[in-house]
Amino acid sequence: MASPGKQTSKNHTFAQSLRHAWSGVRIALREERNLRRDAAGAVLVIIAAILLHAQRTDWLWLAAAIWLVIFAELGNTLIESLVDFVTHGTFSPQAKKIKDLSAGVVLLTAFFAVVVGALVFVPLLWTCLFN
Ligand SMILES: Nc1ncnc2c1ncn2[C@@H]1O[C@H](COP(=O)(O)OP(=O)(O)OP(=O)(O)O)[C@@H](O)[C@H]1O
Repeated sequence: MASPGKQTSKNHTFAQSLRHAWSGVRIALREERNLRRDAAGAVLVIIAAILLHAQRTDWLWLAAAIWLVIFAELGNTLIESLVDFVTHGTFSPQAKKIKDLSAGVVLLTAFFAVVVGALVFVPLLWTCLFN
């Protein structure tokens, strides 16, 4: 049987699965500067939405945009780690293609978040400044 820190068998309880999943999120936050930047951006967006009295629909769009960006960034981290695990840091055109495709997904998701942010915050700021 493997020692507790070197488990390779399936998780036996929900608590065990949760512990390992949460450990994955903590690793990503510790090692990925981009993810920390996205999380900080999400906090700022939430504070701005509270201050500008965002409505229910605004919150839904903002939540979707924030969640998509964080999801894409986590997926990108996963793919980068897999590629590094397979290539051991050796240059490979296929590895470059996979990593660049993955980064492209993050870029498009970030673009969506910027559009959502503009559509939500411009009217809110307008109301706040001119009403
Ligand atoms: N093994 C490899 N073979 C070929 N190109 C690679 C390899 N590893 C990384 N690259 C190239 O270097 C770029 C940056 O690598 P990597 O994604 O690991 O760094 P990063 O700074 O974590 O990226 P990101 O800013 O997207 O999180 C990749 O997008 C890819 O173009």
